Amino acid sequence: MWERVDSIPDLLAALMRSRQTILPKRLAEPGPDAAQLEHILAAAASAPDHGQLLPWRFIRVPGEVRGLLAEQFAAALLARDATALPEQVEQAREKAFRAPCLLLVVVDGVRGDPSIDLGERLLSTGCAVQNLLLMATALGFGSALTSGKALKDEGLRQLFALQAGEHALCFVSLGTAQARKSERLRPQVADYVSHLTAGQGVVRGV
Ligand SMILES: Cc1cc2nc3c(=O)[nH]c(=O)nc-3n(C[C@H](O)[C@H](O)[C@H](O)COP(=O)(O)O)c2cc1C
Repeated sequence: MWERVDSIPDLLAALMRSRQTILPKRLAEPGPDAAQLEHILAAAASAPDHGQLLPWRFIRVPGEVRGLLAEQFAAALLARDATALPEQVEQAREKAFRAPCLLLVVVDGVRGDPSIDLGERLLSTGCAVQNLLLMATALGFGSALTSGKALKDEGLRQLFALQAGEHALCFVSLGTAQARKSERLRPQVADYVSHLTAGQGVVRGV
């Protein structure tokens, strides 16, 4: 999985490139043990955080309570679509049982300094999640982020005891990758960087 590298920048670049989404259905045991999970979660704390609001948190969903989440996924689907077929409801339920380690990512849009808006809080959350994913990758685990309409469901909010102003953003799944796709084509720097000029406005490229 690892290419040979001789410098810290190269090592970091290799680590970042080797992180790829492994769908939760392809994440099997073993997941991270307690010490590894602590290491992974601690990586989140290095995220930039304007005003040190700690606007994000993670809620772990241990294996023994996945059934509660499964029922909530099923209920959320039926609340959205009362005509959902039994197999669709079962599929919604089944999603709760994928991947050995499952975390819900929550952002708080209101706590602390109101001048630090939701966008800034979401950026901090994204940084925390990426740190976590990279540490999981460094430890040899596959990972995935998943979202979906159920995250906005009132029953799910209640299950996780979310406060007013908190948003459930996505789930993080961690486990041992059963299969990997080839590395996807990443965008080139010129695709996403431009620069300001004196006479021609903003021009593409570094
Ligand atoms: C907030 C967030 C939510 C995501 N939710 C899903 C999802 O529900 N299902 C899915 O297949 N991928 C989901 N993804 C993963 C992206 O599809 C994935 O990162 C993208 O395809 C790029 O692939 P890579 O992660 O291998 O680079 C999500 C990514 C983010 C950032």
